Amino acid sequence: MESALPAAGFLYWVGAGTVAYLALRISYSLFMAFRVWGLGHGPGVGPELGEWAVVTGGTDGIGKSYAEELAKCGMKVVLISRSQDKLNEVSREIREKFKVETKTIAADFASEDIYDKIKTSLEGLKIGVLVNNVGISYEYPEYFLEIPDLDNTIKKMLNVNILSVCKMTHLVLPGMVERSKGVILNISSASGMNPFPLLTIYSATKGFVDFFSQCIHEEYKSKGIFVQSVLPFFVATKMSKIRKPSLTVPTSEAYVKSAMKTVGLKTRTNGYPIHSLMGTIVCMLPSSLYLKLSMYRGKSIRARYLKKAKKN
Ligand SMILES: CCCCCCCCCCCCCCCC(=O)CC(=O)SCCNC(=O)CCNC(=O)[C@H](O)C(C)(C)COP(=O)(O)OP(=O)(O)OC[C@H]1O[C@@H](n2cnc3c(N)ncnc32)[C@H](O)[C@@H]1OP(=O)(O)O
Ligand SMILES: NC(=O)C1=CN([C@@H]2O[C@H](COP(=O)(O)OP(=O)(O)OC[C@H]3O[C@@H](n4cnc5c(N)ncnc54)[C@H](OP(=O)(O)O)[C@@H]3O)[C@@H](O)[C@H]2O)C=CC1
Repeated sequence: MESALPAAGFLYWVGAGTVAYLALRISYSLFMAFRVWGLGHGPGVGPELGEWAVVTGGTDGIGKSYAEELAKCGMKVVLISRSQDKLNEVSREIREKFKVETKTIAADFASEDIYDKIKTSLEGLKIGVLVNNVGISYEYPEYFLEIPDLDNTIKKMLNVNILSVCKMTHLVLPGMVERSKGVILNISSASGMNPFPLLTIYSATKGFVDFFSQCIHEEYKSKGIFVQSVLPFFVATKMSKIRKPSLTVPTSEAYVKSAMKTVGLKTRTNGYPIHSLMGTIVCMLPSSLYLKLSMYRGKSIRARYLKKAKKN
């Protein structure tokens, strides 16, 4: 009986410490959310950083919305994606709506031999903002060995999601460092914060983007460079295939408007208030429970997809 008392005291302090730690974390997150989204803050970007912004995958979804928001801030915009027709259409829209100059570069980030062409096209431009947005995912969640055309998928996903971020940073960062200013926004994913089984390669590439961003920020912040890792949950775009926006699934326009408010304030962000709340909850779960839940979620999406595919 007597020996149980010290153990009870110990457990009391462990419990109290845990509650205090969680309360502090939640309060800090709420305070930061209020500071960023409640108090408001200038865009943190503009032509004073360098008159041009470069957006990879800038003709649709999140990339297109970044291109528009940056043009709204008065920046000239370079769009890079595969289809010249889409590039022409989106750059015309941006020129007419925001009265800024635009440039387009048609390139497929699945290939490794595009960077000389991109380098030549960017020569002489003062680039203030780089948005490493281009990314591809799975058609549906799948076990690693069952992924259709696995070898090709591995190569393509690594080239588009990882190599593009490294190579574009290599092309643009030296100019930023020389001028002692610049912002790089790297679009990772909530599935890069925590592993998401059945989207294994995608999730791992996004983890790379998150680590890369944090490291480059730390290396170059003293040179006037701000690097941000953006970690969205679902956004209604062609990639997510979610057509109807909802409370937790914003349109790309709403998402990017919100994420832009965090530039200069947060080096890692879920970008959107509800997504930040989801991120905070997910990060507080024990990792074994999180993995069970995400595997369960992935399996149910996979089953639904395969059932639908069998019917058609
Ligand atoms: C709050 C804390 C709770 C803790 C619990 C933890 C659980 C673990 C959660 C882990 C979170 C990790 C989140 C990962 C986020 C993420 O990956 C972000 C990205 O990077 S998205 C891009 C990469 N991801 C993918 O590619 C995922 C693979 N994609 C898919 O699996 C599918 O595209 C899809 C499931 C999103 C859609 O599937 P499908 O095409 O088969 O469509 P459907 O099933 O027929 O959909 C019917 C209907 O419903 C809409 N819909 C589907 N999912 C959602 C959703 N999550 N929210 C809102 N609406 C959804 C879909 O649009 C269809 O509607 P229609 O109008 O009929 O088109
Ligand atoms: N949507 C979501 O729910 C989430 C998305 N993300 C991330 O956000 C980023 C943007 O996603 P999202 O807006 O949904 O994507 P979309 O599919 O809506 O848009 C993709 C853009 O990239 C271009 N693109 C695609 N493949 C290539 C390629 N191989 N080479 C060059 N350009 C290419 C497309 O143009 P074109 O086809 O003409 O080449 C298009 O402009 C990605 O990195 C994604 O991982 C992260 C979390 C959630």
